[in-house]
Formats: sequence, C-alpha cells, structure tokens
Amino acid sequence: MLDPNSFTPVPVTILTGFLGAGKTTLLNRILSEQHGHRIAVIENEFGEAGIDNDLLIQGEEQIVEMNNGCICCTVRGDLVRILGELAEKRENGSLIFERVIIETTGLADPAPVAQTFFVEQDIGEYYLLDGVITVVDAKHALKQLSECHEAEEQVGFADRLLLSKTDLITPEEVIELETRLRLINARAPIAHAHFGETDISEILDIRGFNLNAILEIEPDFLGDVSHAHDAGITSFVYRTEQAFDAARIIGFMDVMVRDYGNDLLRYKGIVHIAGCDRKVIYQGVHMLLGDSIGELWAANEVRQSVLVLIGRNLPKQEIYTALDSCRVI
Ligand SMILES: Nc1nc2c(ncn2[C@@H]2O[C@H](COP(=O)(O)OP(=O)(O)OP(=O)(O)O)[C@@H](O)[C@H]2O)c(=O)[nH]1
Repeated sequence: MLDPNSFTPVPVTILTGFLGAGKTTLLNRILSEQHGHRIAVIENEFGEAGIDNDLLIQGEEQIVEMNNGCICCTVRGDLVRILGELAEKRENGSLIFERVIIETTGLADPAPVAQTFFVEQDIGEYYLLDGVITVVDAKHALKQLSECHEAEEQVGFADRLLLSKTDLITPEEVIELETRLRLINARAPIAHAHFGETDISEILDIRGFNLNAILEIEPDFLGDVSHAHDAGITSFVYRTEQAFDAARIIGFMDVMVRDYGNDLLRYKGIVHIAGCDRKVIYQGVHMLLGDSIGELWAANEVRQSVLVLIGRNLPKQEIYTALDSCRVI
C-alpha cells in the first residue's frame, strides 16, 4: 500500500479521437517539444500491424505498443499489466518518467480505459487520471458522429476537445461543428490544433477528469461498461516484400479512394517503391489521401511494405489482388 502522504501519483492522459483524427500528429508534436516532461507512451492500434510506432518520432520516451486488439475491450488486461510493469520499472529506477500518455485506437470507447484507474486498486493508487483529450477531425466529424457511436462516446467523455483539420473547412462549418459538439459535451473547452499545434499546458496537468461529472453522464461508469463495436467495421493488413511499381501503386490508390472512399474509415501504410531508397508513407481518411517521403530504409532492414485498411464492407480479396498486381515482378 502506498502512503498517500508521501507518494504523488503519476498523471495519465488518455488521448482519444476517431480514426485518422490526428492523435499521432498531436503526440509527435508533444514528444518533439522541449517541455522538460519525461513521458511514457502507451500506443494501442486496431488491427494486427503496428504502424503508428514507426510514424512516431522516437526520442527519450518509452513507447510501449499494444496491438492485439482494441484497448477498450480485449486488451484491457494488457493495459493493467503494462501500467503495472511501468510502475515497477519506475520504482526500481530502470525507467524514468513523470507522466503517461495513452493513445487509444480510433475505435476505442474511452470509458473502459478511464474506468481502469478507478476499479483496479493498484493502478488507482499509483496513477492519477489527469484527463481525456479528444481530437476531433473537423473535416469528417459530422459524418463520423452520425454514423459511429464510438465517435460520439469519445466526444462525450472528453475533458478537452481539440479540433484538427479546421484548415480544410470554412469558418461557418467550424461554427456548425462546434455547435454540434456542444450538444454532446457542454463541459469540455474546445481548442483548435493545426497539425497538432497546441499549448501543451492546455492538455497536460489539467486535473480535468471529474468522476462526479462522469457519473452524472454515465451512471454505470464504475459498473459494467461492456459494449459492442460497430459490427460492420473490419481491418486488414497487406504485407509484401516485393517492391511496388510507382505508377501502378499511385493508380491503385486513386482508384481505391474513388471506389471505396466512402467506406474507408482509415488507411495507412509504409511502402517500398522500386528504385526509391526512402520509405513512402500513405495516410488517408475517406477521400482524403496524403503521401509523404519517410526515412531511408536502413542497410540491414527488410524492405517490407505494410498497408492497414479499416473500413466497412471492404472487398478484401479484390483489394489484395489489385495490390498484388502493383508489384514489380
Ligand atoms: N489538413 C490537416 N491534416 C491534418 C491535421 N492534423 C492531422 N492531419 C493529417 O491527418 C492524417 C491522420 O493523422 P494521424 O495523426 O495519423 O491520425 P490518428 O488519429 O493518429 O489516426 P489513427 O490513430 O490511425 O486512427 C495525417 O495525414 C495527418 O497529417 C490538420 O490539422 N490539418
């Protein structure tokens, strides 16, 4: 039992937001700022391939990945275990950190994640849930809120709402979105974060999580918060060690976005293109596809392309076949 008079619990921030909202972008911004905080990051991804870890800037931080399922259901036991291990390492001096940030999957319901800090006694004594930060994709939020229950839960549960991608909509649309968000959550202040740019003091050490307020919204919070994910949503991963032909993969991406954009909630990949010594990164939400050139493939690294697709009723086999035909044989 820890002595509450001499022990200061470690603050934990839950960073949530729907698929592609901009959580990793914000986290990268936080990790690369010179703010003097030592942060342990717990990353959770939906799907079997951990791509976000490769997209995160590695600094001094301790990054633990969990990608065997969604943090809010199947791997909550893992979360408890990881938090326990982090605490142990911190106590024996093998790890130094003053705070923890948990980035949830875009489909996570934050309630069971937050619940962990109240129902697991050891975790509740060692850690303090500082706040739930929800990143909202201003371009796609209205569609996501009306189609996906998880998106609504994430907004409802937030202690702070951060709007990303306001650069892609008009000021009138921003007002319309803020009005909608206010109806779901009147409590959380709303700020804008252009590519994750935000005042870190607005999101860390906010002591924002208020159990009483949550119990008002969700009286069952400390009881059973089991839930079902949207059944139609699936994710799959395509991997190949054969290089892609540049023109063919560009053509594939265009066709995929055109034909399935509406049902594609999120897609991202690190791709090896023939003749290119750098990784090529594809990222998208619905019709909005972006690509960028990443770091050099290391000399001893296997040049494997990994693409993760998350969506509704996607024709997996057709997509695999189309991707196969983009490879240089
Ligand atoms: N135009 C614009 N794009 C943004 C902004 N913030 C993030 N993005 C882009 O949105 C895409 C998704 O961003 P991520 O940070 O990977 O989103 P995420 O929430 O971590 O996504 P998942 O965890 O994979 O669901 C990337 O291509 C970002 O560059 C923004 O403010 N404006």
